[in-house]
Amino acid sequence: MSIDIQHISKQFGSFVALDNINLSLPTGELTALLGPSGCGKTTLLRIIAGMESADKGQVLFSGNDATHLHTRDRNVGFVFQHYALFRHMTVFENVAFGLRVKPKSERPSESQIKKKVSQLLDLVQLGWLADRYPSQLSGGQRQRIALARALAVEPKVLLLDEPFGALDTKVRKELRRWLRHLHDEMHITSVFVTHDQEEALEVADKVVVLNKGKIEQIGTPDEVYSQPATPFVYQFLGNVNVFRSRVHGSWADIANHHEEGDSIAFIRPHDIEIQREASLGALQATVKFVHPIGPVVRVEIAHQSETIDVELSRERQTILNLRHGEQIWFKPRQVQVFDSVEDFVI
Ligand SMILES: Nc1ncnc2c1ncn2[C@@H]1O[C@H](COP(=O)(O)OP(=O)(O)OP(=O)(O)O)[C@@H](O)[C@H]1O
Repeated sequence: MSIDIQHISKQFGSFVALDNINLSLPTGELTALLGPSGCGKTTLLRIIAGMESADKGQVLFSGNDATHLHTRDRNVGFVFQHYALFRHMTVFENVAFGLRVKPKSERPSESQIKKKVSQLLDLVQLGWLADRYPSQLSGGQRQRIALARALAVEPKVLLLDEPFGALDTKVRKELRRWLRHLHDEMHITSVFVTHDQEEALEVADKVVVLNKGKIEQIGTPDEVYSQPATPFVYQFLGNVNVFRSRVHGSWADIANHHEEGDSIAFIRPHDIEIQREASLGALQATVKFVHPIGPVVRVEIAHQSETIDVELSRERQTILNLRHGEQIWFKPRQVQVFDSVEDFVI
């Protein structure tokens, strides 16, 4: 089922939580709503679910106006950050719940319920936990069961609100990969709320970056990371060096930006090249710190009063052998220049 969000606005008192949001979510895609705390992600998800009403605008499901449809008639499944499993029910009964409460005419038979729940537990690879209670599961297992439960009623849309937010980093990483594989098998139109850029880039087909109730950019993970549309997106998606009010002449050439005026240049740490010799466009700097971190080496260099972060591969550092206090030359491989300096602070 496709979802179209048209001119959606929402205020809480005088506070504008969503400001004229327009978004098309094609059938079968996994979309991440990404943005800092308070940007309106959850409010938008709740409006899609029918748990919150918009002040203006429409929500269409497969082209049909669903703006005033009750949640229970929208055919959506939910998974939230805090496990919503029933404590007094076994895993099996939790997953079966949505099927058992269906109106009698639609309710599957006991043997059909049994078969369906077993299939879902196999899908989330937790069939062996069917007789346990939620308190006997790990956090990651509970979220997988919550997902199986959401899928039991065969929703046309799956809405996930920071589903792995309460879990530790390692389990989160495992679960998001697992969710991606599961989505590739099931192809349910899914919307995933997260404030974690790595999570959004790894899991989603499409990323919607929100800031202060507005959409900053919609694109594939590669597009939003490699071609950020605004300074905000650049800063929110990964580390970046910001050079204000001054764009070095040959850097402007690299950025393909020749306009005059107040500009800011954005350069990712891994897009800076360090050299031992001067060359066209390279600036001189002093090495301040060299920190090997896993497969990369983070280097801090100082140019005049600016500190610049650089990321090198271990191989490159083996060749350069940078040491504290040395003079080196640096230049960007890729620069993005924005004219407008307004509204760029997160
Ligand atoms: N029922 C409400 N009454 C008043 N203000 C609200 C209400 N719900 C949300 N807000 C405000 O609207 C803004 C957007 O909230 P929302 O929960 O959508 O943000 P979010 O991007 O999901 O943030 P987080 O990642 O922290 O959950 C916040 O400033 C929040 O305080």
